[in-house]
Amino acid sequence: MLILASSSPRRREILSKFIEDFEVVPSEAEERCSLSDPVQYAVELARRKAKDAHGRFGGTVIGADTVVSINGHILGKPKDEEHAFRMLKMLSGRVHQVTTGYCIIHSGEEHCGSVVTEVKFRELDDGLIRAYIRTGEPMDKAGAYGIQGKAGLFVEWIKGDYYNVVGFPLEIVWKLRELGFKVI
Ligand SMILES: Cc1cn([C@H]2C[C@H](O)[C@@H](COP(=O)(O)OP(=O)(O)OP(=O)(O)O)O2)c(=O)[nH]c1=O
Repeated sequence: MLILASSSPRRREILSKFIEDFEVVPSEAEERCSLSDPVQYAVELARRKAKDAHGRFGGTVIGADTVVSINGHILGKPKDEEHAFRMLKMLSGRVHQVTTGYCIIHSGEEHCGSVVTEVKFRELDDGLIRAYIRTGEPMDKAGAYGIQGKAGLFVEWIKGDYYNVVGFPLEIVWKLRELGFKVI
């Protein structure tokens, strides 16, 4: 049995485009981590999520974690609206990285990796940032935005896998295929 260890509806939706049969379980792993490198941080959290679910249910388990970073500085999920405002101000007019770490535990082995997508935001004025925050969209998302929603408007360009920004790089699907799962 294939298990997605995630409470993110976006991850479930992306995986379901490619794989028919899987279960979803919310991960109970600790989400705080002292690593400061975005790749190491995202992979470590993905590994914890996968291990936690694997310990409880067995099977083949996928864990993933997405972080937004700018100049090597990690922006997690906003704690409140002011925090979201500061993050979006920081991203305005600049290029940032979205990194998703993933870990697949299969037949007792860990297959971990990470994917980075670069995103350039247009200049955002304070009124637009405030209006966006009022939609509630930023609050459960790394970097305080969702590219799949209204923040799609903020993007000048993107380099790399779009699905990675939403939280589920398609490299995971290719890895699953290598491990023998039927995709498409
Ligand atoms: C940048 C960005 C992030 N996100 C989301 C993806 C992730 O769900 C979230 C980052 O938080 P994560 O901790 O990676 O994931 P999660 O807590 O939502 O789910 P779980 O740990 O149970 O798997 O931000 C978007 O949906 N769109 C975006 O454009």
